[in-house]
Amino acid sequence: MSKHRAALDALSGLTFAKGHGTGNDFVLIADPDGTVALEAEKVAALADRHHGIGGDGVIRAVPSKHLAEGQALLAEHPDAEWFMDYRNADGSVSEMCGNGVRVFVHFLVSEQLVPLEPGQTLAIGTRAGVKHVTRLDHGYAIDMGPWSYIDPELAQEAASDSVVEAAGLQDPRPALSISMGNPHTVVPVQSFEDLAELDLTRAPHVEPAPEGGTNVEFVAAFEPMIRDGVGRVKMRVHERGVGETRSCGTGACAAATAMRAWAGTEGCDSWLVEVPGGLLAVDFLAHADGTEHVVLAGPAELVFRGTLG
Ligand SMILES: N[C@@H](CCC[C@H](N)C(=O)O)C(=O)O
Repeated sequence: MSKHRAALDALSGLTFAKGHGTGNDFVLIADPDGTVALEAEKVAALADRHHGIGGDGVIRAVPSKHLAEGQALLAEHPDAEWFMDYRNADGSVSEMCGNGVRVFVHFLVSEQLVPLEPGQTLAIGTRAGVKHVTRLDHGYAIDMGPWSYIDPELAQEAASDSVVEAAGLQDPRPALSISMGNPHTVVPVQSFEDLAELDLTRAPHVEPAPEGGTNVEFVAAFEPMIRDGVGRVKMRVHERGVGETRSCGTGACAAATAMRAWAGTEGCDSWLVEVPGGLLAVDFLAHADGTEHVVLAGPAELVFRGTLG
């Protein structure tokens, strides 16, 4: 009997969909009545690639009114009716998932839980606050809200706040930690060859690491980095609570933010981030309140549906 049998048996009869955004894949569950309890063992069982369905994370679509975090958001944003309850593959909770948001909204639309035509925008609840998601002709764009340095004092002059060691990385490298609602540590490497040589089967070591752990993005620039006003980088990522993934949306936002700061290219507001699973677009928009919002755009696909049993 597999180690996850009991956890999967407890979910017998539950319907699910499997979806991905640039290869970052998720098990999606619709829970309109707020009755599905997702304990860590159940999430780990669903996400297990050999003994379960398999995925980098599990997403429960639940009306905001059924969660304490959701109710708190509804007071100010009554339109954020649906909440993305996101869990990493190991069962841990994360505040945010950029690829997950696109796949989550695509799931809501496909399940006919919300109507959303191309060009229309939907407010959704997340643990990192309300996000506005616009349906595009092909994919979705999310206003991720403002980015910030995790340690503004250490990151002074946008240089570095930590040092990262990883298997396959020749020397420890300086890195910069950025919050996109969830934590990221961005490590610049010299070339695409350096990127390819990394062994991310083991977690990189970040010193000092942000409290609660971090997602680590390794980034190399195309040559030239900026072409026709667009910044271009390649990225690999080791995600907190998961391992190496084919893509990370919030990681792409953090990577573009750090590269833009290091290169002193604040004028360059459009970036393309190539990840092993595809391409993500990251744009920076100045807001009247003085903050800078990050907009992430990319595809979302559902690939199959099933019933646990
Ligand atoms: N893949 C996601 C990020 C998922 C959460 C992350 N592992 C964390 O623990 O913060 C994305 O697309 O942003």
